[in-house]
Amino acid sequence: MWGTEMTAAETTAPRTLAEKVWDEHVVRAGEADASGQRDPDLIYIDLHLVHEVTSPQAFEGLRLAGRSVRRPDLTIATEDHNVPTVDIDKPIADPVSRTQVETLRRNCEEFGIRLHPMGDAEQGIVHIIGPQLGLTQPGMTIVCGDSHTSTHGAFGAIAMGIGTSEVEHVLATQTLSLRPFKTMAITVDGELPVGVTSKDLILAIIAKIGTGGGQGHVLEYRGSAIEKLSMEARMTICNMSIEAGARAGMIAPDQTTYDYLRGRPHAPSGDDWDAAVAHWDSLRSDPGARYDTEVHIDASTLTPFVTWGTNPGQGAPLGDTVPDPAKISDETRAQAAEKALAYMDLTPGTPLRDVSVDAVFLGSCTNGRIEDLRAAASVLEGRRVADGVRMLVVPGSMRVKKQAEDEGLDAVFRAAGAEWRQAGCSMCLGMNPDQLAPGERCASTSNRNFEGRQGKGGRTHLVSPAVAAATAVRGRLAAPADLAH
Ligand SMILES: CC(C)[C@H](C(=O)O)[C@@H](O)C(=O)O
Ligand code: SF4
Repeated sequence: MWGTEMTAAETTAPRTLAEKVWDEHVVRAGEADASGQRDPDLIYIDLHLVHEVTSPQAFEGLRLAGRSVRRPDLTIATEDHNVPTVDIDKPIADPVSRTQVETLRRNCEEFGIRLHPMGDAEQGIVHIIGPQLGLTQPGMTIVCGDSHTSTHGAFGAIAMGIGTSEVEHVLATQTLSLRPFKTMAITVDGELPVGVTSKDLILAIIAKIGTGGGQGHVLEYRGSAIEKLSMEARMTICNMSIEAGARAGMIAPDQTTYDYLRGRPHAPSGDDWDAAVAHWDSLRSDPGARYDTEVHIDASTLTPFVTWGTNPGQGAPLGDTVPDPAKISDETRAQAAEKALAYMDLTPGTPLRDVSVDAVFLGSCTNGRIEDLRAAASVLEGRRVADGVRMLVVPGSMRVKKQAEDEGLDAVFRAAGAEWRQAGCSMCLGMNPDQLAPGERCASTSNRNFEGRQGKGGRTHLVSPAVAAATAVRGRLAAPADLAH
């Protein structure tokens, strides 16, 4: 059973992937009181990722208590949210952003934490650099003061976002007090049709289970369609688990995982590699393991998916029309849809393909990896971004940027009329200069379409990189198949 002290018989009971990883990290199991209510378990943390937004008070707390960082060697920091993506050799103009970044630099220096600052070859969005450096590995517990930490679950790790007081706790002790999560299996079988990507799949999953559907659960994505996905695609899916309200998302490690990790700077090597793989091979849900909730999806029924509303669950196939709130039977959902459509300035019944955009954003920890840039570049090659549309291409890390440039993708984007930027969170959220103007509409490969997310009054449609590129060319929401050859 999950997280409890086990008898010999119980250790052989079938367990899920999440339960196995959890059990391996219990420092002290919570004790049950007379009513059966259990205290939280104390869980060991293998990797702690840090960025400028959620760390200042945590470091301040350590300072006030006279504490040091327990395991600086398991802690790594990067600058991502507040950094500009042009003129990065100049001081940051915005005083709030500048203070955040300078504070992180001072804290990392004082507490002896490795930091990848703006311009560094390994700098980038926190959820892109962990996997890229081989720091993210199967079977680990990974935390960061950032909700999209769920990304790292694509490697078979328990990876979750934590609040700033928990950041302080992990800095000080390398542990966290946690109550076990519920488990949900999302089994995706069948073939994804051509042109349908992991982004479409996760948007469809969230539309199906709802933004609260995963609450209290760790989601395990499994099934033949998941097994066929690349690591990049798996990360896109796990990244958005949080948008379904889940605590974390996971995918069991397999050969695809090992091929991605092998040779990366922090991946084990030599005999250690073989020993690690032998262990990682055990990190699969046992046959007969029980989940609290089960969801099944047939991948072959999916099409490109876009959001029309102001939460990631308000999405529909690109071929649909803007929904009519009057036809939504659930009162709460109908009201939410009505409010969203007013904000989005959309009329029920309008074909989604008729919705025109002012901007296209390709990037973020959801879709700012090399495969995402390749997918978009293959659509933009030999084509032009539509007149009046601004397209921003922002690699998720400096390493992704370099790889893209080595492959000539930057030239494709520039020739098409898109802007090629430095690495960072950029237009995913309005914490840096890359923002929408009020009323502007954007097709964005990021993960949140909340009101004002990309700038005050901005309107966001979440899409895949392929749909983003086709939309840039057509000036209206589109899939590559809609473009004339
Ligand atoms: C700033 C940070 C705390 C936030 C998060 O936790 O996710 C951000 O990364 C986001 O995507 O909204
Ligand atoms: S890219 Fe967006 S979602 Fe990801 S960490 Fe940055 S702000 Fe959060």
